Amino acid sequence: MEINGGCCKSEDKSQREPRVEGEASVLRSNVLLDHAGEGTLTLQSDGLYWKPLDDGGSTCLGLKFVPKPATELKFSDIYAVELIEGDTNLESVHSSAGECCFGHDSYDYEMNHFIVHSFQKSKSHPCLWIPAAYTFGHKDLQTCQMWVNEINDIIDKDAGRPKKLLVFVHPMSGKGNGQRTWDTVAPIFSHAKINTKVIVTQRAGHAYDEMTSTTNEELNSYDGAIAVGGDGFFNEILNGFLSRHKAPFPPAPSDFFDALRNDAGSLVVDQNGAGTETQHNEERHPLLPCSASNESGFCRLGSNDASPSIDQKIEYPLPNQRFRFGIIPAGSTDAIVICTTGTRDPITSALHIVLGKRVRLDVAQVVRWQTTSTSKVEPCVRYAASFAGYGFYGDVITESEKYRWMGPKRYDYAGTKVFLRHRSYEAEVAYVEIESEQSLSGPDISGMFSKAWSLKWKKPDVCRANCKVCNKKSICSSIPPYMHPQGRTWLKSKGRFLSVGAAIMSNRNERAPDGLVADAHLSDGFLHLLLIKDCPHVLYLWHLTQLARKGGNPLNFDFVEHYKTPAFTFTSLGKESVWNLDGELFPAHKLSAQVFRGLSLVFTQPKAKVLGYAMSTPAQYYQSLPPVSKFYGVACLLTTSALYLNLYDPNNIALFYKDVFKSFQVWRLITNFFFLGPFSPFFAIRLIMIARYGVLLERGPFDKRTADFVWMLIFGALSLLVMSAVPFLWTPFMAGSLVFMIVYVWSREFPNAKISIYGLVTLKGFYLPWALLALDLIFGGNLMPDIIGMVAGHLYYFLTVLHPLAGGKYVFKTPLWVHKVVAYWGEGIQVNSPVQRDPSAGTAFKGRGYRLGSRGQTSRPSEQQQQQAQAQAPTNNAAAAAAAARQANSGEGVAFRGKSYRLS
Ligand SMILES: Nc1ncnc2c1ncn2[C@@H]1O[C@H](COP(=O)(O)OP(=O)(O)OP(=O)(O)O)[C@@H](O)[C@H]1O
Repeated sequence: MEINGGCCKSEDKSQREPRVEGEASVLRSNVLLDHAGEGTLTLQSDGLYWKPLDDGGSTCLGLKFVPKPATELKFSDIYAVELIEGDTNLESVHSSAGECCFGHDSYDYEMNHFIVHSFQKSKSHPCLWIPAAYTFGHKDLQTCQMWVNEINDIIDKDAGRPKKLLVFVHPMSGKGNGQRTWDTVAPIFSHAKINTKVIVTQRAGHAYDEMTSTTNEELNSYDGAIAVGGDGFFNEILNGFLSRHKAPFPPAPSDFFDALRNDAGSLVVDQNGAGTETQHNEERHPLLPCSASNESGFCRLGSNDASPSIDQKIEYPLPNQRFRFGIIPAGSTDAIVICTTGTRDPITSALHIVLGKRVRLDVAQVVRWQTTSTSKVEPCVRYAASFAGYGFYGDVITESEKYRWMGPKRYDYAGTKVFLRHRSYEAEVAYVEIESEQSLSGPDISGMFSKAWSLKWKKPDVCRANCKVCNKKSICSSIPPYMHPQGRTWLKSKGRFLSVGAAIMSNRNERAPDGLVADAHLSDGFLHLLLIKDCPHVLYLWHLTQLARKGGNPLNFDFVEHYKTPAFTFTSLGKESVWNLDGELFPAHKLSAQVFRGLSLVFTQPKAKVLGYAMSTPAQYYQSLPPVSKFYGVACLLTTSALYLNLYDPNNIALFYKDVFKSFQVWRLITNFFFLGPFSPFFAIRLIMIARYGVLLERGPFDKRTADFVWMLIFGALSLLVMSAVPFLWTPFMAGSLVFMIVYVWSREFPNAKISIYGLVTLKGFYLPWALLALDLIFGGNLMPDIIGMVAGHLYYFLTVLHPLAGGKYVFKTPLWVHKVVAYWGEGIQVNSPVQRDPSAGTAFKGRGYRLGSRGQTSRPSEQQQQQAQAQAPTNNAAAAAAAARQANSGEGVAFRGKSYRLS
């Protein structure tokens, strides 16, 4: 079908190809894509495909714009599409690239637009999803309307996407950001046309009460509940929902041990007494098949009325099986969000939710049988989604509650206090031993700690998207978890414990980058039981520092026992601590727990496999390097190699102003920037800095902005030359200063990146130049080159980012001649896209970040949010505003991030 209209220079063709049976018909139009130019947009069964019209590339003012290959937008990644009639106030719809290549004449008539809302994965952090809006222009309104209808029809048919959600907002969560976080992400929900009922909690327990008092009928009308808050808040909502879950309890510890006394065929093996005997005890009764066990009385253990006979097929239905949970992180730890999405970003979580991504999570049912040693039996059930811990973990939460005003820092303070107290607790723990799993770690080490953990250490099998372990079909969905089919027997451990913990997932968080148990899966049906026996203070500190380190091995100490189990029981035998369930306090003297595999369905997709940049061979690594850093690094290496071969005298390339001005040896102004000194540790460190921080900058904020990166280096070199004219600041070679400038700019662009200094201390990226400065001081290096490098870096960052963000003019544009040189050079790609929401995101088929809550929404963001975003980004810069809003809500306290450019 020909659709009339035409928007660009080329002949416009909008047509629909005949429908193939079972497939969506193919629709094709020539449209103008914002920031990219004219191309053909094709709608196919799985997504939109866009191909630039001019495959040979175009030339403008001598700049060659490299054509992008056809790129695609999958429907599963599109969450909204909207129609914009007329050319009204569209921010930069006609990008500089578009203007440059097509000229204003191309669209001297009113354009209509449709905006496709999707996301891009950040290049440097693929788990971070960035909203991207792709604005397509076409002269004909009907054509735009047709595209909108077609896309809407397809995404509406996706049954996995929520239509109606119950949203709980904890306004005081974390740093008190709950409401602000919701205001930031609410526009994503309105764009996706999701009907939300928002309840802002007034007190602790409010969300639980709301969930329990909501009728099943009303609950069925929702597709899920969203918690805008921390792990504790999510736990409250989950418990409200699961209060309807009628499942048999695991055995109570007393039932269990009473039965043991009555039954000589010991079901329980005392690890402390008969550790080796455990391996060969033929008397031990398997938990399943369990006719013998039934006779022994074991399967009756813990049989509250609901407890089933093993022969019966049992289901524990939830009122609404498809009801899902989502978390928009606004808490202090947000471990569940980090474990599921791989990042702690409210916008990423909101995108997961609106796109209906989903995964099942294990949930632990924790039953308290006695609150204190004297209290009566009172089965009280709670559920935990991430962690249940006693001793150190409970004491830290108890202590931290006193300092809630401190915000997330309270955990560090309380943790230090509790650590210094070093309390241990007498207790008895029994757990189901799993046939195929030997004790995962434990007392196999002679001496106080592992003598060769590197030998024993194997790469953890981390849970990721489409995890094979979690996707394995459950073989025990119809029996209580404590009767796990692979369960052989119950083992017992008794003694003084600093802590007893059960990790349901890895619990990765900012304090423990690999989590408590790196290879705990989201939905494998197991708890990771961690028993930390009493040990000297210093070893416990060692264990904790291993927890806090990426790649650490906190489990490989002989006082740490780690077991994978579907159930355990716990009895306190003396002075008591308190349990911590997902950060919520739960006092219990006697307790048992079992894990229900995949009991809750959450809106998320576990983190994708992150591909590092490590290449398999040096040649591949070299080829993968971005052009400018590669050139600079290689040039420095060659200069030093030539010196090593005595090919020149370094005095001939040093910066001596007298020779420059009197003898016109102008090359010295350039060559001094390529000499990092003779081969030495200093040289190696500076070269590594180029390979690391230069490359990260070029691949991240300067991705597809090769000319801007070159200009940054030229600017740095010029300002260093000016500074070194002052005799006090002069050094003969300023390559070291230039490298320091690169490090400084990196530290400003990645202020929250975690940096490990020689594996000893972990720092935020922001402090890296200062730490390197301190190291140079300690090693007796000359500090002046470092300091002037930092000054040059700050000057650049101030002029290009801070000043424009503060409302100042962006005068520091990369000159055209630099663009020309880069284009002539033919290396890299220069896109004249003035604004990037996240510069590290891809460019081909580039969408733009946008101000959340802008035109076309059904609900607008709060005034406060707008003012905030505007206050932080007063330029007409939507990307910077979105970045500012993200910053404001990430709880990471960074004033400025990303780049700001004036449009036009
Ligand atoms: N309006 C409210 N005022 C006070 N407390 C509340 C309110 N709403 C919820 N709560 C309670 O606050 C507790 C902690 O909430 P949340 O988990 O969101 O914050 P956090 O402890 O800072 O984060 P995290 O659990 O990630 O460390 C929850 O148990 C919840 O019951």
